[in-house]
Amino acid sequence: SPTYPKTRPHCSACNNTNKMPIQAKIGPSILNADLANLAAESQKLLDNGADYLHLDVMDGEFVPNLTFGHPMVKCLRNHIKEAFFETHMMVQNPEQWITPMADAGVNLYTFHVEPVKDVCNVTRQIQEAGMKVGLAIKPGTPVNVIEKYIDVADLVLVMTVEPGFGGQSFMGDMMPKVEWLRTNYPNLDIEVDGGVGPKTIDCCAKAGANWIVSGTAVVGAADQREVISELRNVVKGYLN
Ligand SMILES: O=C(CO)[C@H](O)[C@H](O)COP(=O)(O)O
Ligand SMILES: [Fe+2]
Repeated sequence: SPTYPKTRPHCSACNNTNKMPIQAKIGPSILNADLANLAAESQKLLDNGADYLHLDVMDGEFVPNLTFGHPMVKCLRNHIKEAFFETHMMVQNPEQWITPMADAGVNLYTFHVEPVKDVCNVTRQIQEAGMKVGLAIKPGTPVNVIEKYIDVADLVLVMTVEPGFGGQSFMGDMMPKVEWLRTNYPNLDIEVDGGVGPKTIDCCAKAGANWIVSGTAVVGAADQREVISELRNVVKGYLN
């Protein structure tokens, strides 16, 4: 298996050479959970070992589905004070929701670059609002589209299904994108999302993904703790 450097390279922005090594993080997607019972479902996932919550925001325009927006995220934050919240912004105009999502207590704002004209302008606004930046690409988007922005990103999300719906089949042919990113950016946080679970985790981890979104496979599991722990252990196995 490939070995990855344990420390991040010299960071010119903060002059800090002692950054944390990359870690395995498991973030359940609550898309297919009981959304009418979101706080309890989320708390259960956290109690079962989730490292963060992956909140799928859809606007019915960028994707043919609707979920929820910042009012819901803000209510969830009132119930869950400590957890790390990522919003996966499947929206046509990600710039529009930066301030309300920051106000709702979001930690990581991951947006799709496909509809955005000035990606750097959006990343700058996210950082100024106090959130970390995630850059997401759909299955049809080549990885080189985001290459020039990686230095300003905290994480890159490689979609392994067509965004819009939970419960779809994992697209293994996205793994070359993950491998390319890991080879060229040994310390980058690389996230995969869509159809990831115990059956597909090895492929993702081997390619170099270290942030793992898993919806159906975790939420629907008889033993959530066991599945989360299994996913994390597989990723850890490739990091060490
Ligand atoms: O962004 C998404 C869909 O657009 C979801 O995060 C993703 O589909 C997770 O659900 P599952 O693990 O069931 O595929
Ligand atoms: Fe997602």
